[in-house]
Amino acid sequence: MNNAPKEPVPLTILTGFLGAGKTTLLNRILKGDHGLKIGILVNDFGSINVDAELVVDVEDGMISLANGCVCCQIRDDLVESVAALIERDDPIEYILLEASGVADPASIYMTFVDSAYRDLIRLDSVTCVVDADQVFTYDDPDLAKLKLQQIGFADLVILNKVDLAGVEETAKVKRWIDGFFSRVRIVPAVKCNVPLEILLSVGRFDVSRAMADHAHSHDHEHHHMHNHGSFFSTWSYTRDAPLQRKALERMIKRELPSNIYRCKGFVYLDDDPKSRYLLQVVGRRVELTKDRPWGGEDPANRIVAIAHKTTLDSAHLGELFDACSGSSVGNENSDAVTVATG
Ligand SMILES: Nc1nc2c(ncn2[C@@H]2O[C@H](COP(=O)(O)OP(=O)(O)OP(=O)(O)O)[C@@H](O)[C@H]2O)c(=O)[nH]1
Repeated sequence: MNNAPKEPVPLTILTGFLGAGKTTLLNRILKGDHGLKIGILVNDFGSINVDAELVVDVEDGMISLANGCVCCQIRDDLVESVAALIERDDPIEYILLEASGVADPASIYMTFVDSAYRDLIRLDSVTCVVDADQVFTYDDPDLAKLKLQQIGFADLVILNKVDLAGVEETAKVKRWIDGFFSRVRIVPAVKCNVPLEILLSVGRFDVSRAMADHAHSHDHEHHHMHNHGSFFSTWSYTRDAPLQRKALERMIKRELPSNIYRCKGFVYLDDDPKSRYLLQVVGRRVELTKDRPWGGEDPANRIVAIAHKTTLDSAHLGELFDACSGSSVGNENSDAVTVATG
């Protein structure tokens, strides 16, 4: 800790359920006119860190944490990564942490309180992105509880995707949040388009309020997800045979199991082999968009999916994607990981 700065480095945690728009928000902040040297930590629950590759214009100062959640499974990695950022020769002035979509921000906060770095980091704010379109898609009390924990610990809620949700659904989600946490500020948005001034260096985080509201989210739900790491499973697929666009689109629309909370990754399509495509599935919404040329990278499909551990059928998922390549090869390149912690 030789070069530790005297003043604690402010940290903003971006939280919110899978696919809510955290990477979208992170990119918006990074593109903004903040004038700060920002260090970035990006955490993907799956084994392929898709988000890290989607973060814009970062030459250095970004650390990618994949294959586990920073709030529980890879807490030590989180502490080491923060240490690496604040001990750089060219110290950063601000840290943005994009937590995984299954993270409980209270546990992230506790990691810093417990660690040797608690005097070197100042939690500036916790911003929670809520998907106004999909918050009620899964009628599962455990998921509702996790979403409430994320919202309850936040000091700002971005009620995102109001373009998809529409006025009535957005109002319904707002009433739902208000019903639990009347003090949290809620800002409706499309693509997380909110003023930068309410996001960085706001000094809004109030630990006693956050802890009280976080505890309140426990009071209102009877089902408790004591350990979310044993609740979710991830599946990953890496394959260098191109997929047929039409077959992929049809499969995603009609056959991808509806219990997949999130599926995303890079796709290699037969009809445009020079371009990398980005697949984004959030609940029932699907996007397949041209990302960029493969350039020097070897074209390949790299896809992850997250579902409840009891419903994720890895063999079936492998078969579904393999079938889109027009070959009947098995799924030896796909694997499922059920993450169980402590
Ligand atoms: N229509 C619409 N799409 C949005 C909006 N915000 C984000 N998206 C899309 O939603 C998908 C998920 O957005 P991300 O920013 O990757 O979400 P995330 O929270 O980082 O996802 P995970 O890290 O996997 O939990 C992407 O396809 C985005 O383009 C919005 O306001 N409106």
